[in-house]
Amino acid sequence: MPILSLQEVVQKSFDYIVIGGGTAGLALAGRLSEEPTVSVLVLEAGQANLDDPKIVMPAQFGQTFGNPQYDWAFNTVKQKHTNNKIHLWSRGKALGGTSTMNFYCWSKPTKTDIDAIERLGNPGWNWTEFIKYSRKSESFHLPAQEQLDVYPHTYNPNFRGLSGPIHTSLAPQFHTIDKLMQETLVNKGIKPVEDPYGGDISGGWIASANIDPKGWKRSYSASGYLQPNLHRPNLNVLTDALVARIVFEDKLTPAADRTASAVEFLFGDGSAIHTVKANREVIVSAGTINSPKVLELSGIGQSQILSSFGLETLVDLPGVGENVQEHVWSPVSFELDDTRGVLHQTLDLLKNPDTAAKHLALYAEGKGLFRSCISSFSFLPIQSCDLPDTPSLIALAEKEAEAAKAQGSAGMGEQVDIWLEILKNKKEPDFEIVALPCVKIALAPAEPSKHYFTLLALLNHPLSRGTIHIQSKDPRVHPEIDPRYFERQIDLEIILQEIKYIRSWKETEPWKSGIVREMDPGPKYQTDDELREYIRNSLNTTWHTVGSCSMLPREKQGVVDPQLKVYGTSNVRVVDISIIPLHIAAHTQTSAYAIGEKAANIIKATFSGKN
Ligand SMILES: Cc1cc2nc3c(=O)[nH]c(=O)nc-3n(C[C@H](O)[C@H](O)[C@H](O)COP(=O)(O)OP(=O)(O)OC[C@H]3O[C@@H](n4cnc5c(N)ncnc54)[C@H](O)[C@@H]3O)c2cc1C
Repeated sequence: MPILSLQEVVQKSFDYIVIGGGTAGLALAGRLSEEPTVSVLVLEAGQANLDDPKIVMPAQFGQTFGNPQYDWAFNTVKQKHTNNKIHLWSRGKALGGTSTMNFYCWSKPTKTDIDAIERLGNPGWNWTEFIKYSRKSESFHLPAQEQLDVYPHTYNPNFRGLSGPIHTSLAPQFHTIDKLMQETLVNKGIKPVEDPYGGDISGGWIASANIDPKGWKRSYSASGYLQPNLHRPNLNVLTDALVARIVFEDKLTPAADRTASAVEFLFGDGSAIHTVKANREVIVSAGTINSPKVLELSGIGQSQILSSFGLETLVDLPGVGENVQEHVWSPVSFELDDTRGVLHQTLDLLKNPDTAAKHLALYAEGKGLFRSCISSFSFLPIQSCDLPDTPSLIALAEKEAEAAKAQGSAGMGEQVDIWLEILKNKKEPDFEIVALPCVKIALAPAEPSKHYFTLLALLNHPLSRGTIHIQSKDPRVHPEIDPRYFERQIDLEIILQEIKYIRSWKETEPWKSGIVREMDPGPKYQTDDELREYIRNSLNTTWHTVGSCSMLPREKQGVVDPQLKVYGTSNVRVVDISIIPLHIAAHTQTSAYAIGEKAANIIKATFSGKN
């Protein structure tokens, strides 16, 4: 069935109600509805926005930020360690969720990071399983000869999915800056990775993008899992439906668990509460920020927090909204030398309206800058970078690990042990360098005729832990987000070393002759203390937040078990990246798809024979 009206949903019943038609939610709904005898309803707070050029046309990074038609536009509370800055946390509000606005980077975690999830007490959540489901979500398209002529892209078809709903390809533009960065890395002794989708990502590599080369459009959860399946009579979607809470039966199960019977939601701008009934399960896929909010408004969470808003605690689950972890980065930007015969085609060119119009026309012919993406990456173990400060950094890490264990929750000890193990390991990445093909985010002013690019100095495994909790009973009010950036100094120190490492490239070719000047941090920032201040002032979110509904044993502050079932309930699961208990060295969309795919199999297996 296509997208439904309110009347077709209210007081009706569906076997599965999925709260949130986002990245993982639509992957799950698409797979569950493969079984024709079950009915699936997706309740999505945003609009459909299907085929909207702002969403599907690449190279428009950040175009939908702050626009309520597309973006939740959350704000953090003031961050003490970033000079009291409030950080905007954009998240997609539409069918497709955050896959409507992400930056197309197709990146998979390390085997070690995924196996760590199993080590934390989650049998079946390991690399073998991850890669099985991740490949199921992906259709990789081989690069064209014209692309291979510019850059020798290598790949291993064994690591790629070839028939899944999400199309991935190699973006055709920007190979000049990719080449500059990757060749410099090789000359610095960093190994090129043949294909970064097999669990070993340490080194330099060119990423694929979730762009369908047929039409050069965004491939995302709505285009992959929903639109091709809208003919199914059992796949139902209601947009503009903001879920307020899950309703539970009064009677407990013999195991003393709560059973969800319905979901309450608001529709459009209205304030009336509507109800839809669940026959089998309610699945919360509202993303890392809103999934804990939905649970808390439903009476599941820390009883102290719930009672402070007059909410009855149905399941006392202290882990809800805790263990929040986020990747962060600081920009290091450069002016490129255009005088040596290399014509750099960066996104700065699109600031000129005439050039933008020309490239828009080219896009219609399948050419030009609007097929561009972010392609050049390096994930590096800090110990592989020959930095003189590494021994003192490890000493600080050991000290901070002890403090984090002492002050953290019951489950923090094991997380910290794995974190320290990875930091000390000479092969596992601790930080990431991403080449952004423009100067958009840098602080220094850009000149119109020049070409720039920015390296993001990004932290992969933060030690700081934040929180996300309701701040009102009203479902329309955003939760309070406190990532507690740099509460652990080691997080800032790792970024500091990363910036110093990038600066060390200046005597290495082709960097040496390809760069005119460093714009940010720039010559003003030289000493470690000056650079620390620069990092505090320039810090950005990577929008990869995880952990707010961590999959961990209940006594370790877990929210869901390895079947993704919320503790203390018989039929509520969480299926999105909020379940990741320890952050991974990867951008998070591939994990959201893999979680949605695996959850579908778990749920299908639970009910097999009962359809
Ligand atoms: C700007 C940006 C750039 C990014 N770039 C990349 C990238 O290049 N590569 C990469 O791998 N990752 C990237 N990410 C991260 C990645 O896209 C996300 O981690 C992933 O899409 C999250 O998937 P999810 O299913 O957990 O949540 P979402 O996709 O956010 O899904 C949650 C859904 O629930 C809906 N919802 C929320 N609350 C309610 C409610 N109460 N009632 C009904 N519906 C509700 C939301 O509207 C949304 O549709 C980026 C993220 C952002 C924000």
